Amino acid sequence: MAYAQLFSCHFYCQDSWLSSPVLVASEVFRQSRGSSFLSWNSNTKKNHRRIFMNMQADRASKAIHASELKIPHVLTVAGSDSGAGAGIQADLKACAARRVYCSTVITAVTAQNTAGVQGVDVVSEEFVAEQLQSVLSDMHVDVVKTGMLPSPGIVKVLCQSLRKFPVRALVVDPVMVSTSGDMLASPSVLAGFREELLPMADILTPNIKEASVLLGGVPLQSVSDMRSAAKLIRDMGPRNVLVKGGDLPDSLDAIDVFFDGKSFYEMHSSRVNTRNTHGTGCTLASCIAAELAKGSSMLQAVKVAKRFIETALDYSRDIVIGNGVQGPFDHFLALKNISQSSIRQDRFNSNDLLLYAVTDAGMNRKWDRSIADAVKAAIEGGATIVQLREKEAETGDFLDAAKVCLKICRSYGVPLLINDRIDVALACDADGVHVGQSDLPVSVARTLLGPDKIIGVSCKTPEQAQQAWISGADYIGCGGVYPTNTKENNRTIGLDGLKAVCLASKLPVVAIGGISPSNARSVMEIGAPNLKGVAVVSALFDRECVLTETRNLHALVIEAAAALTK
Ligand SMILES: Cc1ncc(COP(=O)(O)OP(=O)(O)O)c(N)n1
Ligand SMILES: Cc1nc(C(=O)O)sc1CCOP(=O)(O)O
Ligand SMILES: [Mg+2]
Repeated sequence: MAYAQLFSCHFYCQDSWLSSPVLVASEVFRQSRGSSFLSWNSNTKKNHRRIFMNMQADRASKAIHASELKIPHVLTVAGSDSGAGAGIQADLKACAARRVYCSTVITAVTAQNTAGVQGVDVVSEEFVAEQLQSVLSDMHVDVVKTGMLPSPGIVKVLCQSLRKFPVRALVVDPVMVSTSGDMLASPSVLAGFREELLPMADILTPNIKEASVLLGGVPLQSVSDMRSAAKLIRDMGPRNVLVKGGDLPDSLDAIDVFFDGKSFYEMHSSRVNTRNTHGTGCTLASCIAAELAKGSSMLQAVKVAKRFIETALDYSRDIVIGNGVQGPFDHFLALKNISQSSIRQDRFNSNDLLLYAVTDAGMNRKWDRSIADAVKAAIEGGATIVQLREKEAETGDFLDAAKVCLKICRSYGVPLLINDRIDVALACDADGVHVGQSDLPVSVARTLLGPDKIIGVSCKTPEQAQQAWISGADYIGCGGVYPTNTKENNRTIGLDGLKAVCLASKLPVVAIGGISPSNARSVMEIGAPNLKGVAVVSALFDRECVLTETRNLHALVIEAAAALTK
């Protein structure tokens, strides 16, 4: 109540915060006829105030509810894998990757790595029950997914909890044997599975070995065997069965058989040639649970989950984690493009601003060289950061050029930024962008690019410089320090303007506009510690030899920077 009243004043003062004016209006109407109104028995000020406060508190709490975002929620009941490839850890990653909230009830802790399972510590059934009670009594769980259920007692308390707190769907991955061949559930668990859990399941996802164990040891050697198994297993109670054929011998594709009681569906995906398959079973079941939690049909959930696994395995085919035979894969599809040379230690090092080369297509055309040759020559001459500023390029051409230049920059460890075009930066995974005051705002660029990319912003005034810091920019480009022919109608702010911008911000600053070997030293010597370098277009690229010009300017700015630190 104290919480609601605290908010009531706030919401009262700022009705614009309320997410639904219609709801608020109807709520006030309801309140005026409702319980608060009935308790009105005198005209005392005290009563009036109490009723008013109640109304406001109720309005506030209703408004909070109206603006609530309901996040699909999966609860996984499974074992922990210390190597984080499978189990609870895989379930968390799969749900996060599929944008679904995941809570966890841990049934066992395993000491596990890419070589196998070295130890298992089973959690007591009482403590599993306590975890289940904690989560299910408080959080709105849409779907429960089960993995390693190592004792019959744990199966029992799980079924009791599910009867007490029914959920929309139950996904059962009958984990019995790890992919490395280690037993993860005692044979006595099987009885509990058959008697209690399977009849409650909306889908059961055994692999070939597990399907065989469930059927008393019959071998499964073909898709036709998998169909028969799916039918027989469905007779044990689950409403749907997915028999996973990844281990089927002599098959080029990974074929799974889905049976919903009426129809069989053979689901084919290409077999990805990789050692990194540890945790695919847990991940598949979690993805199915996640899609069901979002409201998908069972068939659609299975299809999406299978496609997700195929893509994740493909993205992870070459990553190396651990020395064992079976490695984990990358649920976030983010590691594919990482090569040793592209793992930069710092997200942004302000010393990279020392000699900032900004490209210009017109100048390259005039001197008859490709953008790739221009960038390579600038880097070899000493450019410490490169910006592609291709004002007239078609989007596709810009992207192609960016990809080529990115390869060159990565091979030298020099960051590559894209001028204005966040879409192009995203598409080629450049190191960042440079935006101006009339481009997409820095805060929006940050949301789109994420925390790791470099974002620079142009500032001509101290106010803009202060805002740059607030918005989350990494550096400021400040100019035009001198008149320039490269950018039309550009306002010149001079060395004084540059100094005022530097003093107004904590951010590192790079000076731009009309800078050349003849004036670079004066720029560097303005006496602002956060002025980190010069950005140059024509003095590098509107010249016959980019390499020579960059070398000369580099020597000069290095000397000026060194003199300042003395
Ligand atoms: C390093 C650096 N500083 C300033 C600019 C200018 O950016 P902007 O104001 O967006 O103008 P355009 O370059 O887009 O014409 C820059 N590009 N780089
Ligand atoms: C792209 C750009 N931005 C500027 C600014 O003042 O923000 S001046 C400029 C052009 C700089 O080219 P050059 O080195 O050939 O003068
Ligand atoms: Mg711009």
